[in-house]
Amino acid sequence: MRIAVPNKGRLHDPSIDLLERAGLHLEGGADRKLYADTVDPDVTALFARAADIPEYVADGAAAVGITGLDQVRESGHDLVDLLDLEFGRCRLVVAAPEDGDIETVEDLAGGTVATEFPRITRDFFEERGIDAEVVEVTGATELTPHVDMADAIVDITSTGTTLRVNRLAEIEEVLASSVRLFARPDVVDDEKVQQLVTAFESVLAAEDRRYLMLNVPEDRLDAVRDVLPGMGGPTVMDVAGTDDVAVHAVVEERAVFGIINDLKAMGASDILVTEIERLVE
Ligand SMILES: Nc1ncnc2c1ncn2[C@@H]1O[C@H](COP(=O)(O)OP(=O)(O)OP(=O)(O)O)[C@@H](O)[C@H]1O
Ligand SMILES: O=P(O)(O)OC[C@H]1O[C@H](OP(=O)(O)OP(=O)(O)O)[C@H](O)[C@@H]1O
Ligand SMILES: [Mg+2]
Repeated sequence: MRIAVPNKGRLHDPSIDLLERAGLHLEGGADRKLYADTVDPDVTALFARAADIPEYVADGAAAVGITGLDQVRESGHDLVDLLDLEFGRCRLVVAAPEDGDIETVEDLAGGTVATEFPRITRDFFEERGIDAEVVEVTGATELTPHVDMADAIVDITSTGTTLRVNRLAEIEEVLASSVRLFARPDVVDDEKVQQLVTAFESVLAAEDRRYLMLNVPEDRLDAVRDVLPGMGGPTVMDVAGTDDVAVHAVVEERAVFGIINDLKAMGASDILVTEIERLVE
């Protein structure tokens, strides 16, 4: 099975990192290559531009691909969104000059909109029944309203800095995007594809959990159980030669601070918190 992976840009490093953490180590690294074998003899990585990945998958050059939802929507290809990989979060928005006349998308009837995403933009205005002309550009979209090329733009925003710096105000959201694992519909049930989904899911599930270990007098165990719901409850083991038990549990990362305070108050000792690499539920 071939998996298409962004070859450069902001999506490259987090994609490689995810493959590595999922245990699909790339043989010989990912630098400046078109292909790389992985530790799994049945899985090869193919490197392509984020914008081209939907095409590679739809054409059969790869079975699955890692890229932004915006890129798949813009391609028009009918791919299955298998898993949100939780990076590359951004929004496609309509934006217009802060001090101009355009305050709603309806104000763009008869106007011009510049974008790197012409398909998504056309679909958006068509659905809203607004007749706006769409001008395709390949970069520096934010400049176009200031040089009379367009009345508004449809572009990516994340922190909002680029819009602000260019004195543009968001008018409406067109699409919320993040990076996903996409597949061609005919390969969705393939065993390898499902194994890949499980491997990625296990990395994502581990990210916001921690493994907690502690010792506590056995007579406090019920109280400890109350603060450690865990996955199917904590694992409890005798500590030889003492009245203590050792308790191990998987907990939400954001709950760790509070749980440690509770456990200390219950007389727990030797509390250890460690990261989890992967968690297959
Ligand atoms: N500011 C951002 N924050 C989060 N995600 C973003 C941002 N800009 C773009 N993305 C996501 O990353 C994808 C690829 O964008 P990026 O600009 O990194 O790729 P590129 O066009 O291949 O690289 P380059 O711009 O260097 O040519 C976009 O389609 C979108 O899904
Ligand atoms: O809301 P912000 O956090 O400012 O992010 C939005 C900007 O990020 C992207 O540009 P990128 O950094 O990829 O540069 P590029 O225009 O060269 O692709 C996008 O095209 C926006 O211009
Ligand atoms: Mg870019």
